Amino acid sequence: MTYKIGLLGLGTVGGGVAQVLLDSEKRHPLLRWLSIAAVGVKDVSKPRPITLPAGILTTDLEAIVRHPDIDIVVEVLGGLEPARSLILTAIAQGKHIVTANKAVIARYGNEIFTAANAAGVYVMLEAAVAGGIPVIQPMKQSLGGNRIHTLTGILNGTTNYILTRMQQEKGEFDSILADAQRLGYAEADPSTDIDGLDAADKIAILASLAFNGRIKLDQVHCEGIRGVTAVDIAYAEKLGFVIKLLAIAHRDAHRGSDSLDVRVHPTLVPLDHPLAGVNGVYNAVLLEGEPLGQVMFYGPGAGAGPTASAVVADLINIAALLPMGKVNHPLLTCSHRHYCTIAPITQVMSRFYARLLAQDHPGVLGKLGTCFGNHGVSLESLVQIGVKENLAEIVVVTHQVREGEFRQAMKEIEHLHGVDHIPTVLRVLA
Ligand SMILES: NC(=O)C1=CN([C@@H]2O[C@H](COP(=O)(O)OP(=O)(O)OC[C@H]3O[C@@H](n4cnc5c(N)ncnc54)[C@H](OP(=O)(O)O)[C@@H]3O)[C@@H](O)[C@H]2O)C=CC1
Ligand SMILES: N[C@@H](CC=O)C(=O)O
Ligand code: NA
Repeated sequence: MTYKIGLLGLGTVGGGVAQVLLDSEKRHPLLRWLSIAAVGVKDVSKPRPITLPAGILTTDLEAIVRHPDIDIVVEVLGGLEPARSLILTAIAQGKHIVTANKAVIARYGNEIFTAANAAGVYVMLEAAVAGGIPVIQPMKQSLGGNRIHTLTGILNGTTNYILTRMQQEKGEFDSILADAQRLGYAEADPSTDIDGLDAADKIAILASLAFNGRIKLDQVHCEGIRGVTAVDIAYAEKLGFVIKLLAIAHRDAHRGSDSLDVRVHPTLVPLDHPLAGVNGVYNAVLLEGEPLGQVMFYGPGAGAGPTASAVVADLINIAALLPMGKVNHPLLTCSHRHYCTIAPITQVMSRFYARLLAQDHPGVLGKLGTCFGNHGVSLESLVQIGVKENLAEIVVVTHQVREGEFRQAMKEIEHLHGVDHIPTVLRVLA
């Protein structure tokens, strides 16, 4: 028995997938049921580090998704179009889908899963979030008995690689980013990684699974790492923190009803927190729920091999079910109908770190303390760290406060006599 795969894309991920499928010995026995029937690329004349069976490389991707012999389409093209249309056409033709494309799923998941459920096919996406780390299937299956309240992830390998190297080597942002691109971690447009959009897509997908509802991507608050400086990394370290780009989804019982906050932002993480030691291109997802407590998934979040591992796992899951014909297996399908309610960022409780530059005059620290107090912002520490160009450099760390109240205080402080400017405001993991 053989099931035929149409592979769309033979880049970093597609190349890795083909490598594993063409060398199935000593892997899962179900892999012997799978063979690559066609591979779609942009340019067939491009040199490839992999030797494919003759005649299967093509630029006609539409023909692959419509071919009657193909059972499963693996979409590893990236980008929104033609990926979305090809996935929808393949579904309409009764083909199962495996994709690594978080951008398409986070934006068009509603359309794609609705079409897949109607057609009785599966859309599998383990590779789309945290690359090689098994997190989608564990959330769908092994953790089903839990009521999850918080998901905290380092979900973007490129930014974690950049922040780790900035921390460890005091290196420059641009040259480290170029290394990440050369190593195949970064997206084609690096701003997708750097500005937090890739992590936002991924946390939207995870939040949807954790909280059983769809997430509107434009309600995910998203800040990237362009504003993180070596100065702040050094101060954070002195205060006992490391700076990470965190993706957080949280159900706050105190805020009432079923309101979630879903956000991506650079965050000061205490050095003894399990996510503080997640370095380089590694990703991690910390899940907290009842009755399990905490569980952390850790591993390689990007790169050819790890991502191929996740794609092939999905293929095995589908291959195991194919002999049963068209069934909507409840552990593999997505049946969410409603959209989750997402709280605006001003309602979210956080701790904050702020770095200010002010005139080095007596009374400035006192004025700052009073202003924070007037807005109900309780301070953990307020210290003058040094003097820079005749200005006092002051670092503030707050206790938990509603973001809207903190922002009001900062607006007033910005206009206080003696305050020059506020170069950095970051959140601190509670
Ligand atoms: N790289 C990584 O570590 C990870 C990537 N992903 C996701 O996997 C997907 C693929 O990423 P990656 O492998 O890095 O991307 P690459 O850019 O390395 O590869 C893309 C492949 O798709 C082909 N392709 C792209 N557009 C078209 C088109 N319009 N028509 C025909 N072929 C096309 C390219 O053809 P050609 O070779 O001829 O140029 C290439 O083979 C993305 O969705 C990405 O987000 C997920 C997890 C990790
Ligand atoms: N660009 C992404 C690749 C995987 O999704 C990352 O850096 O994590
Ligand atoms: Na994964």
